[in-house]
Amino acid sequence: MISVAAALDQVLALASPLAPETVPLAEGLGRVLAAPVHARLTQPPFDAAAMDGYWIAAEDALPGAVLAVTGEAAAGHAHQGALPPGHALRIFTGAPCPARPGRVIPQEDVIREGDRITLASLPGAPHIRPRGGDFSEGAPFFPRRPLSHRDLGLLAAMNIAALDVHRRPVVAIVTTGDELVMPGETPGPDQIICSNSFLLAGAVTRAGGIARMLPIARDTEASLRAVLSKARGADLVLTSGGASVGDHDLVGKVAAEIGLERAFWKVAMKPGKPLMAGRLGKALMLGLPGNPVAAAVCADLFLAPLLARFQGLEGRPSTAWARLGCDLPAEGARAHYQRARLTPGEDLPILTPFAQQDSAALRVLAEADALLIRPAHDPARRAGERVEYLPL
Ligand SMILES: Nc1nc2c(c(=O)[nH]1)N[C@H]1C(S)=C(S)[C@@H](COP(=O)(O)OP(=O)(O)OC[C@H]3O[C@@H](n4cnc5c(N)ncnc54)[C@H](O)[C@@H]3O)O[C@H]1N2
Ligand code: MOO
Repeated sequence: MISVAAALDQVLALASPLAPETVPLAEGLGRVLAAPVHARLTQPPFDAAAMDGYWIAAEDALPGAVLAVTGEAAAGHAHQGALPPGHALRIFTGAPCPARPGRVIPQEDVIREGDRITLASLPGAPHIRPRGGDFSEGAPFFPRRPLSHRDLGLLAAMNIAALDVHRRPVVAIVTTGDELVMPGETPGPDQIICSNSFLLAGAVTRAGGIARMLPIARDTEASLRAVLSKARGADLVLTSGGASVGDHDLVGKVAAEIGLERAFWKVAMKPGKPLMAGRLGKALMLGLPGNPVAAAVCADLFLAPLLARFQGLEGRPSTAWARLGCDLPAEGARAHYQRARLTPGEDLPILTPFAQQDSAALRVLAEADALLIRPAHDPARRAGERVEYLPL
C-alpha cells in the first residue's frame, strides 16, 4: 500500500494537458484557456460619462454657475461640434465625453430652466470613467482555473470571440457487478441499483470532463473485456468495483491482459483502499473500488485532480481547517476520510463527522459538506482541536 500523497503524485504524473481546441466564446464556461489571451482593444475606449446629466468644462465648474445647454451625447452617439466656454453638454451614461478636462454633473444636482442650468453646489466626483480604466489593448488574461461567467464577460469586453482551450477529457465509465441493475429497472431479490455510474458521471462533468457511461459489465472476464473494448477513444477508463481481492474481482486481471501498465494498486486510505491506476494503451485507467462512498472519495481525491491536469491545471485538491466538533479515537494505518458536517464557529468553522462512516452509506455522503482528513496513525483527538478537511 502506498500513501495518498504518493498515489496522487503517481496519478498526476501519468497525465499531460490535452491539446488545445478552439471554441466560440459562448461555449467557454468551465473551459480552461490553453494560452494567455490579450485584450484586442482598450476599455472604455474613450472617457465615458458615468451618470445621466451635463458635461461641463473644468473651468466652468463653479458653485452657482449658470451655463447654456448645447447639444447632446448619448451612448453610441458622440457629440460632434464645438462646445464654447460657458456651455454645458447634455450627456447620458456611457456617452463619450468631449476630449478636454471636464466633469459630468448628475441631472439631480442642477436646476434646469429652459436651455439653462444652474449648478446647485460644487460638484464632487467627476462621474467620468477614464479611457482604459478597465483594461488597455494588449492586456493579458490567463486565469489558471475553469472560466467563470464573469470571465466570459471580461473576454467578451476584450473583443475575444473564440477561445483556445484544452480539450475536455473523455471518460469512459465502466461499472462492474452481477448484482447491479440500472435505476428504473426492477432489481431481483439479490440485486441492487447501480449508483456509481451516476455519481461518477456527475463527478466527471463537474470536473470538466465528458462522461461516456458504458453498459454494466457482469462478473465474467468475457463481459468485462467486451465492455472495456467499448472504451476505445477515451482519455480515461474509469472503472468501479471488482478491484479488491475476491474471486469475482476481475478488473485488475482483465485490465492487465489487455495491456494495463499498472502504476499502483492499493492506497493506505479508508475508504478507497483497493484503488488502482496506470496506463492502458493511449488512455489512462483509474480503477475505483465498488463501495459507493469509496468511489466518491476516490473521485474527489484522484479523479478531479486528474481531470484538472488533463485540462492544464495543477489539480491538487485544496483543503481547509476547522475545529473538531467532538472527541475522536486514534486512527490506524490508513488515512481516514470521514464524512462530516460544517457549522459556523468562532475563529474557524466546526466540523463534526457523522456517526455512520460505512463506505456503502450514500445518504450520509449526500448530507456531508466536507471530508474530515484523519492522517494514518493520527492519535486520539479532542473536540476543539484544529483539523484539516476537504470541502465537498
Ligand atoms: N478480504 C477482503 N475483502 C475486502 C477488502 C479487503 O482488503 N480484503 N477490501 C474491502 C474494501 S476496503 C472495499 S472498498 C471493497 C471494494 O471491493 P471491489 O472494488 O472489489 O468492489 P465490489 O466487490 O465489486 O463491490 C463492493 C460493494 O460495492 C457495491 N457496488 C459495486 N459497484 C456498485 C455500483 N456501481 N453501484 C452501487 N454499488 C456498487 C457492491 O454491491 C458491493 O456491495 O472490498 C472490500 N472487501
Ligand atoms: O476502502 Mo473500502 O474503502 O471501503 O471501504
